[in-house]
Amino acid sequence: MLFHVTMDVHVPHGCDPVRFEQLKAAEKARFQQLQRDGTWRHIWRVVGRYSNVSIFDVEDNAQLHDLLTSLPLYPFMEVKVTALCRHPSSLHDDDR
Ligand SMILES: O=C(O)CC1=CCC(=O)O1
Repeated sequence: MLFHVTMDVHVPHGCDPVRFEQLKAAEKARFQQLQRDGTWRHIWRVVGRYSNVSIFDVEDNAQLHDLLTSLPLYPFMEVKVTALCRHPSSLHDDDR
């Protein structure tokens, strides 16, 4: 199942910058592992914002929920999820 996910990252005032850099490094490592697995299919930066738009390919809603809530930066994220299905006119056979 494919999902479009928007993640807006909100860094709280007074957050320890060293701790936050550690969380960012942990987030990057987790992201790159999920990208290698094919679970986190795509990511784009939203221009001008500390925000990304991503496409996830997971078994079900519960897997996406567990994945998102286990991300190191999750406590600082506002997450919006949109379920996707294949468009009947699509020429691509990997968009399901
Ligand atoms: O930088 C972000 O938008 C948050 C994030 C998601 C994956 C990653 O490496 O950083």
